[in-house]
Amino acid sequence: MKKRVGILTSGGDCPGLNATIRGVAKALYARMGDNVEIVGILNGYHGLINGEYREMCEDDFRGILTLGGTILGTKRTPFKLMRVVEDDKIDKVAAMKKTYKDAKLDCLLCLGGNGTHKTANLLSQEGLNIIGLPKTIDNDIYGTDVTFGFHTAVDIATEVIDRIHTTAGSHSRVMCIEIMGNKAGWLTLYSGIAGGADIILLPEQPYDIDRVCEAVERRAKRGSNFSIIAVAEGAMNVDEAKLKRKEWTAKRAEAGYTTATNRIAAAVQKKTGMETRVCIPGHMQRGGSPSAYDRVLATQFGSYAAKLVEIEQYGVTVALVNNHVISNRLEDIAGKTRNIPEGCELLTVAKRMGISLG
Ligand SMILES: Nc1ncnc2c1ncn2[C@@H]1O[C@H](COP(=O)(O)OP(=O)(O)O)[C@@H](O)[C@H]1O
Ligand SMILES: O=P(O)(O)OC[C@H]1O[C@](O)(COP(=O)(O)O)[C@@H](O)[C@@H]1O
Ligand SMILES: [Mg+2]
Repeated sequence: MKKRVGILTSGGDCPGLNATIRGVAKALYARMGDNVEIVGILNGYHGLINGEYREMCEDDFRGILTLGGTILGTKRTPFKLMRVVEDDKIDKVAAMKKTYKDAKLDCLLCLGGNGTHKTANLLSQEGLNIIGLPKTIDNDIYGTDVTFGFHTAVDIATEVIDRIHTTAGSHSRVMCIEIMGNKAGWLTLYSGIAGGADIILLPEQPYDIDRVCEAVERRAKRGSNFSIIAVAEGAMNVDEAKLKRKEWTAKRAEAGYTTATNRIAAAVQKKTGMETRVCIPGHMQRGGSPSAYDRVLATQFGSYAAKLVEIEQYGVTVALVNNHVISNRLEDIAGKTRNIPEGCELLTVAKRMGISLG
């Protein structure tokens, strides 16, 4: 029987989205031939709400393995309001169900992060046939050891740290590099270790600025004329950790900071007397071609999702656990974040290496 498969990409883009889309499509065509039709929903849930989609053909999926971004477009649609009818009077859940029906979909594949999986779960509970695929450079999706996009971002952030090293050494400076990751510090931890950062500050491990400065001074005493501090976007100090998110973000805004990085740089310069600079690679970490690792992972995940479509196993999301591709039930993973746990081996490695975690 013919199947119509919808695909959307939602949330922040990342390298490997197109490789995953290609993995799904090629495997579907290979397994089902003319018995499958693929519908591309444009710009994530925004397109699903507004009925923006297009019929895809085999040719659309050629030559996109190495392409960054997403050929379908993506968007962050205000989420907490998903079930709330706002001024535009659109019942978003009803609208999404209508598009699914109008496009005559048999199932819908949602490529995205934590937010995307919440709506994916919601749609599944509303009776749609949904399969999730875990994308994000943050690597913070519950139930999977890794997400596609993460390792490419690690490679990019590591190169940033490498390049900062040579200029830091030449100028005898402290360099603070802000690495993406608002809630989870995986990207900072991995690239910090890979790039040989001296101090790594993570959202999961609130820092004490005095300890950060002590680490810089300790290095200087032992003959290092520079220090590299890898700061996660979501890093916070011990005082902020005692407050609610809303409270400390307001306090920071008042002081003129959005992230902790500039504040750390200013304090380090003042307390240690060492010249300090900030580097923010920002969205570079999400751009460009996926690494070989992510191309393989994307192809594993995509082709597995195609198999799930064929056997009609819905209400699940694809995951990698102990090197095996599996599926988790959407309801078991939606609304959870995979943070760096207290006993994480890489934290122990960092400590053993004398890296300060602040
Ligand atoms: N709490 C939530 N409940 C329901 N849907 C959500 C929620 N958070 C996000 N979404 C939906 O998923 C989309 C992507 O979420 P976002 O957090 O921006 O990216 P990601 O999926 O990468 O985490 C949002 O635009 C919204 O449509
Ligand atoms: O591109 P935006 O909307 O500024 O978002 C930045 C955020 O998106 C990310 O790059 C990826 O997050 P998601 O995977 O949840 O979309 C975060 O690391 C970063 O905090
Ligand atoms: Mg998110």
